[in-house]
Amino acid sequence: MSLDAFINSLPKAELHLHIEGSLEPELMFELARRNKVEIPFDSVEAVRAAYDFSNLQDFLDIYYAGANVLQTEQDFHDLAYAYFQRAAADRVRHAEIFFDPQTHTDRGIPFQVVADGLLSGMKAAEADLDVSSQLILCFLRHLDEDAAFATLRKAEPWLDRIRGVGLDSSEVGHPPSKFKSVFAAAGSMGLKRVAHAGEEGPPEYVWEALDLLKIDRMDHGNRSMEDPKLVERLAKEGMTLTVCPLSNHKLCVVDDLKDHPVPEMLRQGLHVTLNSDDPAYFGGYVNENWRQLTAAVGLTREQLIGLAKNSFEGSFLTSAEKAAYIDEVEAYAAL
Ligand SMILES: Nc1ncnc2[nH]cnc12
Ligand SMILES: [Zn+2]
Repeated sequence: MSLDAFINSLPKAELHLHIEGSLEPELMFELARRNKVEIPFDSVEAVRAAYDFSNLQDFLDIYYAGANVLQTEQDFHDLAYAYFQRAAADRVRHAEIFFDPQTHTDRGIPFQVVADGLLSGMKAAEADLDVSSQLILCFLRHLDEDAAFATLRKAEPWLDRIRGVGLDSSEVGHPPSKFKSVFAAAGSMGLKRVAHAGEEGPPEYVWEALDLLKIDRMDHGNRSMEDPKLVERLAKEGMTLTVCPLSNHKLCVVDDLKDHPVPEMLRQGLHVTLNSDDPAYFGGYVNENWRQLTAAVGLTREQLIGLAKNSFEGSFLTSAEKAAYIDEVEAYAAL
């Protein structure tokens, strides 16, 4: 069996996926029509042509504009369900998905519309497609900590259905320290904590995410590789990194996929997982990330099996659930 074919059916989890980043141009047009929202593009092709980014901010400007078409609970349901159909086709068995409530509440969409729509899409996907999932609420780091606290308060009635909090949006100039208190509050409510760190920001931001935000998992983490003491700590603590190869290439975090740090991360004992980040914008869902990275850097079958196991180990599932999924990986690898 070719490595591509092996990847395609390998059971895996996806741990770094912004649901708003799975909005395909076709669905964007359909929702714009359904909700009578203007979008600054004439065609699906024109939207795709605009996806040429030089950095994270370039992308975020387009990504936040695209989210304007999302208006109703049904829209959020459809968005989530469409992602899970793609994920199931990539043999994703479990996904922990981010959402950015402030992107919606700040333009007048109630938190309830967003959360209930996503949760209903997740429930339908579990029933129809046999993909389990959990929801992670991300705070937008370009906004202030008071706004993050207000969002956490809005989320209170849903906290039994939200697994954790995250931190995303423009990294440089918005260090983790800005959100120390709200992450402490989220932790005391029993929520898991994750944060984007070291995507564009320096290793100091990764240290802050560990020491001040007390994260359970790290999103990206690429620039940790510049600091040997940090790498040693991440390896010793068994910290899972949710790495996103095509995102890194599209946002110029790496110039060439051949130079991607995943092989070096694995050599240094880091718990790497491979994910798609914003697949509608970056040219591929999770298997495309696995395949293109494998072709570019030469990952072996054994490494791919390890990455699949890492994806379940690094999830927020129970130990029994993790073990059941890892058994699926082993059964598949033994075929
Ligand atoms: N790659 C990324 N980095 C930071 N914020 C994001 N929001 C959506 N995708 C993101
Ligand atoms: Zn991300």
